Amino acid sequence: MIDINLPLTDVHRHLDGNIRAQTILDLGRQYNLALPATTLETLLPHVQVTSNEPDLVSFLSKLDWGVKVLASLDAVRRVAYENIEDAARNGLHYVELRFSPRYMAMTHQLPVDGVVEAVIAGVKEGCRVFNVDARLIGIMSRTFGEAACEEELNALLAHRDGITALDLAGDELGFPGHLFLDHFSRARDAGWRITVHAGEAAGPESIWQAIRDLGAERIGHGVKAVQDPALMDFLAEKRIGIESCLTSNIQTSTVPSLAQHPLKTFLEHGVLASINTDDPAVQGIDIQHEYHTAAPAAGLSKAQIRQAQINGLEMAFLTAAEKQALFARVKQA
Ligand SMILES: O=c1[nH]cnc2c1ncn2[C@@H]1O[C@H](CO)[C@@H](O)[C@H]1O
Ligand SMILES: [Zn+2]
Repeated sequence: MIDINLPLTDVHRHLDGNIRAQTILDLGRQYNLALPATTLETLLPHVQVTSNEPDLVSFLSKLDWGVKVLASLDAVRRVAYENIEDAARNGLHYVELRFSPRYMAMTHQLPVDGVVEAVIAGVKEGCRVFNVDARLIGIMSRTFGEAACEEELNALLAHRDGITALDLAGDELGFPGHLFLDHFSRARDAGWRITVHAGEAAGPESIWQAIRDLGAERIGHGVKAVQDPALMDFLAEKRIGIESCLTSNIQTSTVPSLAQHPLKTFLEHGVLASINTDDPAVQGIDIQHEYHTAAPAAGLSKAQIRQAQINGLEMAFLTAAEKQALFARVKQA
């Protein structure tokens, strides 16, 4: 189902939602931290979704153990490096990894800008060793409010050249996009690209808001767009990228079943939608599963799956020349 002559991308993947369970155990031992279990088997239910969660916020609590073991900047660098190793193992040629530095820094009061620096260093080293192309997207975790997001943004801006884009993630219903106008204005001034989690927990108005007021060129999830025909037309016409994450949307109870997932409708409507993972370690899946199992279960034809793969490259936050180079590298291999 994956076209091996085309680059395989994942443009919606949380680095801090993709910390290996084994690494959580290792770091827990290394730093003498109390974990809820001492073996991989017994730890898994605490750090991985085992059955669908009732809503987004319950799902998000599953990410907490991953960041609670980040007791040093070395630990941060390790999980960043392992993210690239995992991307390579999963056959990805290009990944956009997003992370919330304040969320990662929180438990052990690490310096937030130090976390940004450590993530950049770990990813850079991983890319060199594993021959993967990556870009980093800074996340503001909206769940902690506007002031916390400002602190997070400042830390990201301190390393602006190592960051490609800004995102807003977390509790969409509790912290709507209009609270973050100033934050995104500063991000656009810094020359960053913009993507926003919208239309996942909230409705289509949240997607309109992200595009019109925050400057989003891409939308994370955007599942609720199907409720608004004018928005569907607008997305298709303006080539706004929709970063679909099939299994994630089931596990957060955003969509009741894969058969009812709107990705197929997006593609039929000419919307620039792609297949991505979200939080692979927490979800217990990876990109191969999303292409080979989830996408067919969502009713996508082979041609639609191939289109989604092409769309992933088109919506990537790369220049036209960088996309060409990626394409050429895969063709030669
Ligand atoms: O599916 C999702 N929807 C919204 N926010 C998410 C999702 N997955 C992770 N995060 C949020 O992203 C930050 C860590 O990168 C955290 O704020 C986490 O809650
Ligand atoms: Zn996400």
